Amino acid sequence: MASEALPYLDLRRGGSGVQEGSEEWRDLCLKVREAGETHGFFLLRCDEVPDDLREEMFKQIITLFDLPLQTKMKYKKPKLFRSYNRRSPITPFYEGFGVDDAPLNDEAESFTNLFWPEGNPKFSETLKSMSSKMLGLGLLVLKMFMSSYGVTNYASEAEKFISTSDFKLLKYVLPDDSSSETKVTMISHTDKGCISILYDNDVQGLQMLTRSGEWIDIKIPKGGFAIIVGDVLKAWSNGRLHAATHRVALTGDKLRYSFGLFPMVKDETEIKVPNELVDDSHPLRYKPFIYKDYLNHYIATRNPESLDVFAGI
Ligand SMILES: O=C(O)CCC(=O)C(=O)O
Ligand SMILES: [Fe+2]
Repeated sequence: MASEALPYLDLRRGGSGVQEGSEEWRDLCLKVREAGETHGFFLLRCDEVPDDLREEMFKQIITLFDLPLQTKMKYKKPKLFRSYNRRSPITPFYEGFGVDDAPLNDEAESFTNLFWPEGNPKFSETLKSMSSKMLGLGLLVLKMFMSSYGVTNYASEAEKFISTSDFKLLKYVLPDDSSSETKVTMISHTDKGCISILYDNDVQGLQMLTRSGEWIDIKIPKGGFAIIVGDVLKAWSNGRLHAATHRVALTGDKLRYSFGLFPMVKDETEIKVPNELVDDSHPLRYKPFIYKDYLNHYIATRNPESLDVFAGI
């Protein structure tokens, strides 16, 4: 399968937004659901995030990664996958940060002030503005998934799934001597949250594993985003949505920068399949579980099948 065969949804509406419940809305919901069930992955075009904000975000990301290692190492968080991840023997080809609740003023500012104690409004405003627009997009996509299954309280259910978020900033580097070789720079995985919204600086790297076992390159459209279904949404959907396995593999000497917004439920939230998704042809596949317990299980086992092992019936 070529990546061109992946669904590419156009949510551009000249800023007015598609009206919830309209025929067009229902049609889009079905397309989102079909993409989620078939591939667990789709690309979208939208007009929520202007090009100049995307460019500014990359400018700011580069400034951040260009700081001295000792400064970057100051970012330490108790939560998993948030602290500054330096390049090391375990992750030799990427470094990254995870910012909780970046759309909130205080969070964006305290992240920024750690690196620029005198303040850096351009950085914090760009971080806040980008992450809140992406969170809005996440809410829209989640509502579409949930309404497509006829879940009556889909709007409040979707809100619950974006009650917090992790905004990731990533930089990938290959060693100088490997310019003609392709190297896996982030190992294959499924995302553990509900959905992931990704964008990159147009340096090819993101790959998705198709259902038939083939790795395909994902080219994220300029002005668009890649959307990936994660384990929690798969469980919520009673296994009907597919959590797509993906990785990052690079060739050449160009630096790759990416950023992603990972909306998620709070740690203590119970993930439970809604009644609307269970019937004779779709018997219950997952028992209810607490999100944090699932994460802990995954960390302890690192088993790619951990969702089924932990919560499968
Ligand atoms: O850098 C990318 O494009 C992918 C990042 C990713 O898969 C992740 O952070 O989970
Ligand atoms: Fe991922």
